[in-house]
Amino acid sequence: MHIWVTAPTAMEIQPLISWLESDSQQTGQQKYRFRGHDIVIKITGVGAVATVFHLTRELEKEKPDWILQIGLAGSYDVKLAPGSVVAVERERLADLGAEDHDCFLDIFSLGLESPDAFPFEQGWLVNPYLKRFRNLAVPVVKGVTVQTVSGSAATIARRVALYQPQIETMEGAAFHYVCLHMQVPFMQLRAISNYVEPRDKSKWKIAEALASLHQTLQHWLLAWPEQLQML
Ligand SMILES: O=C(O)c1cccc(C(=O)CC[C@H]2O[C@@H](n3cnc4c(=O)[nH]cnc43)[C@H](O)[C@@H]2O)c1
Repeated sequence: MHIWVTAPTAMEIQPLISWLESDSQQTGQQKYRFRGHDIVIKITGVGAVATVFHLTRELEKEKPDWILQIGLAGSYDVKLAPGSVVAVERERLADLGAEDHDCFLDIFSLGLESPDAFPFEQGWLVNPYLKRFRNLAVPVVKGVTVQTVSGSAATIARRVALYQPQIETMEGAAFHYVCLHMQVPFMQLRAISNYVEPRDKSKWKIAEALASLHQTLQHWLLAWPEQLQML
């Protein structure tokens, strides 16, 4: 199988590179042969714009069997503490729209886009490929994607009231949007580095989140593709 593993930043993917460098054969720049699979590493940048540009440019050249997006995320859910790892089932562009005084109107309520125009389903970007996993062994969650990390009580309350998200990232919806359009099976795997709350960077657990993320990822890659229903 030909698998791409992408991340917004080098920091989020470096533990995988170190592991592959010691446990597999390097076949090119950021390319590894691992237990019969080709694994390619791609760093796609922070935010939706960089993610769409880098992914689309690469997918125009070739299509892998699977693409993973890995990285950090904020948690809206008290049950998803820093260090938890999740798979994202659906995503929403939560800050694409207009402010109307204290309210936020997304592109669907503004009438700029139909909520069911492909690849949206009622405004969500849903991953149809998750059901191919026999046993995910991580919580499956609803994510929102924003270009400014939520850091005030008013913004957080507004996003919760509109979308009831469990996690927040800056790239997830862009990843789902491109993969749905390009018809490539995909999976978004995130580790919680912080609660979404009025900003307090001292509480972020980036090292712990990265350790959990890469433990789960290594476990998956060792079991791949036995844990997939090959439809
Ligand atoms: O403020 C800093 O000094 C700082 C240092 C390292 C990383 C950051 C980030 O903001 C990481 C953003 C990165 O991680 C994802 N992420 C993590 N937590 C959240 C969140 O609460 N809301 C949205 N995105 C989050 C995001 O996908 C970025 O790629 C800051």
